[in-house]
Amino acid sequence: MSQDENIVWHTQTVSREKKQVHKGHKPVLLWYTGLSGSGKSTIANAVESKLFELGCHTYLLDGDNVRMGLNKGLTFSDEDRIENIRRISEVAKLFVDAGLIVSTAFISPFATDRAQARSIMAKGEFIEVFIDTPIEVCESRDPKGLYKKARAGEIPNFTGISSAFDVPISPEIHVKTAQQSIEQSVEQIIQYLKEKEVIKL
Ligand SMILES: Nc1ncnc2c1ncn2[C@@H]1O[C@H](COP(=O)(O)OS(=O)(=O)O)[C@@H](OP(=O)(O)O)[C@H]1O
Ligand SMILES: Nc1ncnc2c1ncn2[C@@H]1O[C@H](COP(=O)(O)OP(=O)(O)O)[C@@H](O)[C@H]1O
Repeated sequence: MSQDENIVWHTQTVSREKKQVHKGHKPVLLWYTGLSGSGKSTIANAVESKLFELGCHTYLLDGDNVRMGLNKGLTFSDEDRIENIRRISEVAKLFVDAGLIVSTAFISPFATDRAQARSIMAKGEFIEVFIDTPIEVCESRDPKGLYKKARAGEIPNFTGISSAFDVPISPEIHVKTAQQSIEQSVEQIIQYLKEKEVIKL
């Protein structure tokens, strides 16, 4: 007999509906995806600040920070990236269950893993935000100097250079940072949340 047979799901007394009324907004997951240097972290932080100002209850799971804790030790091999995203999506789901507007800012390069993250969320709760920035622009920004190192062959499996990035086919929100300012991108995302009645007007 496998151990799983002895594990039983508990229904919680404080329901999602009760939490939603308490928080004053719907819980959702804003799943940012894009190349390194595309602007995921910058935009996710700015959107979270705006939501916080509006009185929303939020939580941001951000790339490097999670790899220093929960996912310490995972590499950038395909296998470890898959595990990285699997754990992040499960943690994000818990925070959404708690009633928060959760943001995750990870490259999350593989479409199958993003689809898997979507599949564990309730309908409408997973909002894919594609931070679409051409690699030449990311490389010219190079905020951490990683592209320079990757081009010099000092970082193996670097996304966009020696590791794949599957372009999202139909993201809920498509942000083109080479054509719009950070403020315009924030406005675009906040506007979407208002239209979908995640937050009130
Ligand atoms: N090989 C390689 N490829 C891509 N990125 C690398 C690599 N090595 C280190 N870094 C730094 O790690 C950050 C990406 O981590 P993620 O957890 O978001 O990656 S992934 O979703 O598992 O693909 C990424 O952060 P962002 O620039 O914020 O995207 C980089 O700072
Ligand atoms: N229009 C823009 N939108 C987002 N970021 C921009 C824009 N123009 C310049 N940047 C800069 O690009 C960099 C993006 O870095 P970051 O947010 O860390 O990206 P990522 O988290 O995707 O690696 C930041 O230094 C940011 O200030």
